[in-house]
Amino acid sequence: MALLCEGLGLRGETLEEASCLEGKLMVCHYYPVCPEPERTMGIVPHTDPGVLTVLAQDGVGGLQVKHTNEDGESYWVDAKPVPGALVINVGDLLQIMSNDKYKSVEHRVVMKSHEEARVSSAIFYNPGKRGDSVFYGPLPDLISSGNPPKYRNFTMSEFLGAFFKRDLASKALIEHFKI
Ligand SMILES: O=C(O)CCC(=O)C(=O)O
Ligand SMILES: [Fe+2]
Repeated sequence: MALLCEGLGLRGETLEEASCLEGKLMVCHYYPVCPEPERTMGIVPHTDPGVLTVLAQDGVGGLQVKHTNEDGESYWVDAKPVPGALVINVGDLLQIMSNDKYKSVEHRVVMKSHEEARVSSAIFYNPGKRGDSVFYGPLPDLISSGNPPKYRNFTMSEFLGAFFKRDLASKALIEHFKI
């Protein structure tokens, strides 16, 4: 988190002070063996809604990240399992708070094996302060006349309400708060 703040030119504590390490949610996924893996999808393309995701995957593989090159062409890249390594995903909230300096990463899970089930576990980091008077949006220290806010401010209950209403596969969540 401190490195991410420094990358924005901010004090290392900024995201922690915004309670971004306080709202943790752990989710475990089990992808059963599939006789025809090429005909199905483990998880459809999506971006994670929160600030940051820390993901541990087993050795089966299947996680893919969308990469867009300089010509605007997009393709899926395997996030190959590396023993002992964790995958860190930037989520929609961090994209909003960084005013688009960091981009939430689109990813999906395809089925790679018809012999082995796959297991992964993710910890989603979200702001812990959820009161109706606590607003989130682009971090004020980043905003200037040369870098106006690209998103409006919102409470976490508004953000989570929008998340649970939308289709997982779309980028509609971030668009919903765009100015
Ligand atoms: O199982 C995985 O590797 C990815 C899971 C995922 O994208 C998620 O939980 O949001
Ligand atoms: Fe995800």
